[in-house]
Amino acid sequence: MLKVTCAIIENNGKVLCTQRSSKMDLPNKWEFPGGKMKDETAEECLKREIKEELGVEVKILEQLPSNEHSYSNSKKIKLIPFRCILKTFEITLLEHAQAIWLPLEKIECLDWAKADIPIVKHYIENYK
Ligand SMILES: Nc1nc2c([nH]c(=O)n2[C@H]2C[C@H](O)[C@@H](COP(=O)(O)OP(=O)(O)OP(=O)(O)O)O2)c(=O)[nH]1
Repeated sequence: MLKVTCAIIENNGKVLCTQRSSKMDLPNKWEFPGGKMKDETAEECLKREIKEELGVEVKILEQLPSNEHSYSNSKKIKLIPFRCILKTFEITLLEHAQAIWLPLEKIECLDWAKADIPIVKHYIENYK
């Protein structure tokens, strides 16, 4: 199973939501920024991916419950979310189609990647 970390980045009561580009797999789906774990800890992976994708540094607040999802027999992922805040603030979109800051009550309206849906629900229920 592929381990994938992702960042729920909070700022002023809003959360950063990013849309995958039409050229990535799961094209145009919304996700939390992050990516596949290499030979590193989940925390190292998250910080590396956020720097690569958004050009910013994050501080991790806490790890939230992971979600396992099978997109197909050959593609199973374990998505590991972390609540974060920004340490540097100038976001540059290096891979995503777009990024938006949304208040909690609006994030459920987006067309999320399937693996994210239980994570979004858990987050809304516990942090509203
Ligand atoms: N980053 C991220 N990936 C997610 C989320 N939800 C979800 O199903 N995925 C899937 C999409 C991809 O199949 C996989 C992560 O791949 P990725 O393309 O973001 O990872 P990466 O940056 O390491 O990719 P690569 O281009 O180096 O292969 O997990 C999410 O919230 N964030």
